Amino acid sequence: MDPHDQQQSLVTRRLLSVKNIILVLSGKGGVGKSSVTTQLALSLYDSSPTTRVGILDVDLTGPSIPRMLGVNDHGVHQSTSGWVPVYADGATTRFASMSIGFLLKNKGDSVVWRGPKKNGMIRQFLSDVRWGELDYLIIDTPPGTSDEHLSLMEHLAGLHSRLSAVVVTTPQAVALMDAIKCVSFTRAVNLPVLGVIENMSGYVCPCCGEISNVFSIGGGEEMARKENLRFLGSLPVDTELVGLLDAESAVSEVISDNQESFPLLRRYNATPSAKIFQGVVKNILDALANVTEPGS
Ligand SMILES: Nc1ncnc2c1ncn2[C@@H]1O[C@H](COP(=O)(O)OP(=O)(O)OP(=O)(O)O)[C@@H](O)[C@H]1O
Repeated sequence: MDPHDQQQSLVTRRLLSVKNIILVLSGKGGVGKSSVTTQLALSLYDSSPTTRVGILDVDLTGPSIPRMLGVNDHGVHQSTSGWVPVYADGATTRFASMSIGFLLKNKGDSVVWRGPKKNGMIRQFLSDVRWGELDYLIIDTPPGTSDEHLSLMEHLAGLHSRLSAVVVTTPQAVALMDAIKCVSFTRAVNLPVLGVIENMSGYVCPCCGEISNVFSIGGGEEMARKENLRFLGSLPVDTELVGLLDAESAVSEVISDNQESFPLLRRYNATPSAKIFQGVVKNILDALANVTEPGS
């Protein structure tokens, strides 16, 4: 076997116990990929007491998953059977995560790597992490379509039947244009798209909970219709969500709360976004049950 096939078969063997692999894509940066990844993982985890999820953060130059999960200060350790992921739900170990952020000694360090080094890191994330049995592995990707996306498609080629993607966009025209490019990438690499999520669509008033339309809305839905893709739902701008996923103080509060195994989940479920996201998850599960090849 040549080294390339050997590497691919290592990944396939490692991930055979993962039922679904979902890539989260966006054309533009900052549209909410990492927060959608986090919300998707939390909602799926919460969908049953036995569901096991993993998040793989392949946004190598801007990893935000450790911070969003409140495990920014954690590191990864090596066992004889591979890297042990960081379990954001503590002892329950049904919520695994892996990110380059866990490997950096100084969390503020920047990662400036060329394609081959990034490719090697992604291959290691896929073949050397002890993911174990997972119902869903959600992969947070960098914006656009870059080396990281090509590496993923190459290494995951042996698991094509378990692979799908969701596309996140904001309603603004520039983001939509880039989201269309991203859809065209999925067609080029034959990656089935479960649908489109429109993020930051309207604003939830922190006082009364009413949703108002500050910017334009509906662009993501329109784009999904034009591209013949399922529209998975709209997520409004939610200040409570930002408070939970972004704020340093909220994160340390989460870490110090030892009363529950997974306080982040309880806090997330108290945000307006959690209820709205349930509809998105329902649509994603429906789409997963009917995965079709792109463009069909
Ligand atoms: N629905 C939302 N309501 C409020 N804030 C949001 C929402 N979605 C995302 N954000 C905030 O917007 C910022 C960017 O989100 P996020 O990091 O998820 O985007 P991204 O697309 O992953 O960015 P990057 O391109 O840098 O990887 C974060 O501060 C996040 O908390």
